[in-house]
Amino acid sequence: MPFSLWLSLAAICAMGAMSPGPSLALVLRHTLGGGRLPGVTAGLFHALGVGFYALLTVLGLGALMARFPLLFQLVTWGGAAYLAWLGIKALRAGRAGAVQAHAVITTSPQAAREGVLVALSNPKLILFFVALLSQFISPEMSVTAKAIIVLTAMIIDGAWYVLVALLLSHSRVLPWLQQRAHWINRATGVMLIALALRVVLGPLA
Ligand SMILES: NC(=[NH2+])NCCC[C@H](N)C(=O)O
Repeated sequence: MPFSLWLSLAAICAMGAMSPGPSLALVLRHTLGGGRLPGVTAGLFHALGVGFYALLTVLGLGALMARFPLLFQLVTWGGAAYLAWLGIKALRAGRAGAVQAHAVITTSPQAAREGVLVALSNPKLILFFVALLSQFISPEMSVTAKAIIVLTAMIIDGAWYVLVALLLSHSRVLPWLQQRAHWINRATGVMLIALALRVVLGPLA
């Protein structure tokens, strides 16, 4: 793969990773609820889910989805249901109020599990791979080039969310955020439910 092509791939992956959405909400929630380790764990396991989709994409997910639109629908609806459920959980945690917001403790195994699940169910991610990443792939591409694509997507996503978790868990930032945890929970709850509704109600243009 020519370096210039890789650069545009990396830029697109970085933009996808940095755009706010359910994945950012996930890392934020686990950092707030558990601190640095669960936050970083969520970011790393989320990257595994990203890698899984990237792998499917280089193996021809785009063509598969185009051939079986119903499958695509089912995957995105399943994902939407999961995001809506996470949104409801966030809203209910928010109602507990400022003081008890700290009590919403998450552990690293929980963060790991949700990291993978959010990556797999995030409709933004599915769309990203089917619509954007698949354009970098041609059937006659070498295995090395395909591996580079998968690793690039995975490493950029992982690095971004680990950075986010590290910054958010900084001793100056974390207490400030935790005091506002009820607002953050409410905002992420509304955002997750809105995204889920949007997936169910219409095409994600
Ligand atoms: N390369 C990607 N598109 N990564 C997925 C990240 C999704 C998006 N940043 C979110 O928080 O929902």
